[in-house]
Amino acid sequence: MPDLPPRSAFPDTRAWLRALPSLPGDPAVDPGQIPTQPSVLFLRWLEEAVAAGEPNPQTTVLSTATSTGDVDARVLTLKDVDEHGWWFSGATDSPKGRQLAENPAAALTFHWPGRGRQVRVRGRVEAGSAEISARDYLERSATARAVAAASRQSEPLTDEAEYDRAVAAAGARIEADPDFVARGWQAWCLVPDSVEFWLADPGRRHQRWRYRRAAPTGWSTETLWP
Ligand SMILES: Cc1cc2nc3c(=O)[nH]c(=O)nc-3n(C[C@H](O)[C@H](O)[C@H](O)COP(=O)(O)O)c2cc1C
Repeated sequence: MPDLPPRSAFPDTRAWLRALPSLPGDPAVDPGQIPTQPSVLFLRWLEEAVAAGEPNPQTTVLSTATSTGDVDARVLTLKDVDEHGWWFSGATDSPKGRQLAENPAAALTFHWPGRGRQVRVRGRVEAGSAEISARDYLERSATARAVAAASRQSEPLTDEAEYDRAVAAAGARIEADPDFVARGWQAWCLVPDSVEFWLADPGRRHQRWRYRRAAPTGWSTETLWP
């Protein structure tokens, strides 16, 4: 945004935020032409986001909740999309891992701002097999594997040197045994019961469609008020 004056040129943060450009848009889409499977449209939009040069188009926000309804959300990396659903991974003993264990209801939110597009995937999360989780872990870089093996993720870090020692020890272990898989590394699959696509219109006549699971293998679609 090279032409926008700095925040200090505005009377307050509210005025600056309102001045920021928002919502580019794509040509309208004929809802009659959308694919019958939401994963097909999702992958098409993801490919278009990649082609448009969106930064980190494979990142998403995972929203979770505890069994008592306290909500949480964080950015994650999408690992796969297949006939089961949308895959991501992390540590079972992290807050997200504990929340998913006690309440598998979750949502993924993708935002590709350059195209003015959002996708919301809602459903229940299932833990992937040990084989799938190991494959996911082993596909990570050696450094990422060492950090994942050493980390007590989201616990307070009181001693930076302890972190460095733990990562170094995990790195040495991985070097000695390249097939080592960290205990507690988990691939999860969000099995959707609804997938919503949102497309910006500069004139604010945004388009929204929601797929809802209609039968074990089928989907119904509906247009939503923007
Ligand atoms: C771009 C980006 C990608 C990330 N990818 C992952 C990921 O794939 N898995 C993961 O566990 N954390 C990932 N993180 C870190 C999470 O946002 C979060 O800090 C961490 O998982 C701890 O979350 P929790 O305390 O809710 O469990 C990513 C963060 C960013 C900004």
